[in-house]
Amino acid sequence: MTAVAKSVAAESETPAGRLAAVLPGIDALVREASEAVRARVLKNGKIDSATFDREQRATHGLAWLATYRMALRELHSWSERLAQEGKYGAIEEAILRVGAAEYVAQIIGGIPMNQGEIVRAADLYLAPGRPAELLGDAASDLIADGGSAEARAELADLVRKADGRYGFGDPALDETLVQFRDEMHRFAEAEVAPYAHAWHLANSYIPLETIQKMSELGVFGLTIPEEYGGLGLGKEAMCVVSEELSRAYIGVGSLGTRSEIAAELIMGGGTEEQKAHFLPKLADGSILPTAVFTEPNTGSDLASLKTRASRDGDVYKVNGAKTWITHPVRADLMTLLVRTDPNEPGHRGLSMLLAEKPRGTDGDPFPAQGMSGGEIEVLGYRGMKEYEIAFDGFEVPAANLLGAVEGEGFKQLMKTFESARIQTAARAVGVAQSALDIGLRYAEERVQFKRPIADFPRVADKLAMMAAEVQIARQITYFAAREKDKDHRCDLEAGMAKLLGARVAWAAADNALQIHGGNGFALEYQISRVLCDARILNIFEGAAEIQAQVIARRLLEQAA
Ligand SMILES: Cc1cc2nc3c(=O)[nH]c(=O)nc-3n(C[C@H](O)[C@H](O)[C@H](O)COP(=O)(O)OP(=O)(O)OC[C@H]3O[C@@H](n4cnc5c(N)ncnc54)[C@H](O)[C@@H]3O)c2cc1C
Repeated sequence: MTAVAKSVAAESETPAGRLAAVLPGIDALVREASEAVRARVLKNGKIDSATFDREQRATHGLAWLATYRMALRELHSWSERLAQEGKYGAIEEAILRVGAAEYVAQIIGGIPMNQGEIVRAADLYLAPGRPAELLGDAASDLIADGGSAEARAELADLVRKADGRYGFGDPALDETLVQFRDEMHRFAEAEVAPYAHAWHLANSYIPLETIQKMSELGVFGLTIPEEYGGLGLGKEAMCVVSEELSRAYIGVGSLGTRSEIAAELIMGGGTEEQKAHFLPKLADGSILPTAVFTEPNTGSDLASLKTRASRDGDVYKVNGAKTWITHPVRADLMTLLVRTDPNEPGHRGLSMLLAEKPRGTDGDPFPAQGMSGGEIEVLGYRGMKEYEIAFDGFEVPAANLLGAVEGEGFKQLMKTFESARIQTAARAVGVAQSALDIGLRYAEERVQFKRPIADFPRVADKLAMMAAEVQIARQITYFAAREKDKDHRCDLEAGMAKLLGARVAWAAADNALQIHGGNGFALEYQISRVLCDARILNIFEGAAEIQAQVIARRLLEQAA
């Protein structure tokens, strides 16, 4: 055997080598599935919307399949980057081994879009045995190795022995981001984690002092350019921060989301005056924003919203109803999506207002003329409070029309979707990591049949799979962020990261609660909060079905 042949053979005997050997087969499968699904939904070379909707099982299944491809590619690329830096150790290899085997096995046997909807080859208009055929022996070898009880036990064992302070497995961040993460971790451990559960149980606000400390750390100005008072960092930094904060409490990790959306809106669509006025105050946290888009009859189909803003001299008068608005009482600025042109029922009639408002209190939530509202009690995602809001002649100066141009509101908002989804994916990774942290701790402490329950394979397997999936979700989130930082179009990557991250967070929370047995059902235990918090991730920032719909359309358009 030549030296090259020997090294190829040796490489293919490692988990990373086995994964590399499967990737071309997955590419071929995605190609074939795309063609099969495309053949169903195209009419005269274009996507037929009615058929596209009718075929959601196939189109959304394709979106999930392509998401798995990206996940596996990124898992492999992560291992290569770590190996180059000499950081690819036993736990990283075990994560790749177990995670890759499970995801490839699901590609062959059925991908769970959620607990009840499994996408199989026939759903994609492929013969039932086709995925296995295309993935071939490489996949069988990978699954036989990483799908074994021994592989899962090894990973669980490594997780149990690891420090775990910064999660399990090196995330492959550069030095600056590592320092940033450590700083956020220290803050979150000291100022957030010890209090989060009490805030949740009391349905109380995250204290303003905590928000002030976040401002001092630069959390709100993270990605705002330095010329406007921010830190001018990239989206990967935003992910690291969002993840660490959400790991302590999703509410705290989500405070930054509103500032991120508002800043992106203003940076992308604002006039120079609007940028100069709002961005420095958003960056230093002196302005807290809230995103006001959803209406009682308009959620996913945002382009059809009805809240009306009519120009009257120097002001817009706003009339209509909004709902599900997070943190509006203590907010100073609403990014308010309204219809300025009633003759345009679709997205072209929408505009974005930068509507300032006074801060309120629980007793007097909206001390502004023409604005009233009531709290919506929620399962989780507390700490900021959700409200429905009625506008009745509420006035916004015409100068606060974003970009000083009507009819652009929906497009301006769409430009922020990539960042918002990446940030939400990072929140999901943080929540999933916290479920693993809490589940692991309990599994070590709880003794049944004279042993810590972590000793039993059905408990250890849950921990192993959580560790693998959290890392997979983290890696595709960072990948989407890096693409954004390179100024590449990344709506697909961002959507996929959010889609997978939300499912992973929910599965991790559910499994960590299961590890708690009856105690998991007690409000007193943290995992009960994490379960409720995890549930929201599949609903907002594009519900899972909408995310899959958007990804599928892009994939099929690309292929068309
Ligand atoms: C805790 C919380 C906080 C929120 N914060 C904010 C906020 O700060 N600002 C704001 O503006 N909004 C906020 N929202 C609203 C959120 O963005 C919406 O709930 C979300 O967009 C979904 O809209 P909807 O609830 O009206 O559901 P609907 O659009 O009615 O959807 C209901 C279900 O039908 C599915 N569905 C809908 N259309 C399709 C389709 N074409 N194909 C397949 N399935 C479909 C959805 O995926 C979903 O499962 C928040 C919501 C919650 C619960």
